[in-house]
Amino acid sequence: MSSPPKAQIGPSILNADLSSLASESQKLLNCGADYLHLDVMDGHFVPNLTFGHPMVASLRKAVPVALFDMHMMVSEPKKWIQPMADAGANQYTFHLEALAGDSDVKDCIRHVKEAGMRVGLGIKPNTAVERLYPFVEDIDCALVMTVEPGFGGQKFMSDMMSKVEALRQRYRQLDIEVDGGVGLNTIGQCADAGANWIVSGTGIINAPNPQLVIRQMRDAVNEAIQRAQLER
Ligand SMILES: O=C(CO)[C@H](O)[C@H](O)COP(=O)(O)O
Ligand SMILES: [Fe+2]
Repeated sequence: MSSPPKAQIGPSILNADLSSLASESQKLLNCGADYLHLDVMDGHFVPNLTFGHPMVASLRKAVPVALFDMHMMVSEPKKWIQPMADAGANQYTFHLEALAGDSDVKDCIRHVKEAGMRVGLGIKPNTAVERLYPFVEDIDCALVMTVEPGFGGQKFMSDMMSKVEALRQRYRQLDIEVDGGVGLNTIGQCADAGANWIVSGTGIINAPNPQLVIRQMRDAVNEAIQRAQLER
């Protein structure tokens, strides 16, 4: 019998003190984070600008082991695949909306795999979940945005949970990631809908006890996974 998806909690460092990124990242890992979610924004795909592969390469030197989940909010996702792989990225999640047609998406997926990374494919709030279906067999993780991408600290969009439910009903083994406004007050909705890769920025970074928040998020996801297993 295939094993159920695993609960993975990945803080987004977007709102961390980027002048001390390595120590902030290590602190989050010491608090029990399963991976680091690194938000790459190019100022075109989203109206904000963050960092690129040189920063990732420096961070990888300081943080040699952790899984780096690259959230590529960029207009040309193909362009950055090899630089990010060379920099030490492990998962490369690009947006469906950044590419014109299905063949471009499949081509991008293939290049990410050839570069040795896990493939994530993301959809923005206004994109229907059905647009992911033609690609799900080829990807490792589907990202359902629960805010309009571009900034941390926004309000969670509960109406995106129907997309997570639809994916989980169709794909029992798929890693489903949620990202945007996720905190202790919204993790229950995400877990019940079937998400198992949880990105949280301000919900963890601003918490007085990030270790407790990470543990409580993971517990919520594991309890939901167990309930779903019992209901089958
Ligand atoms: O992709 C993102 C924004 O586009 C960030 O990952 C997301 O916003 C995380 O921060 P928060 O949990 O504070 O919303
Ligand atoms: Fe993100």
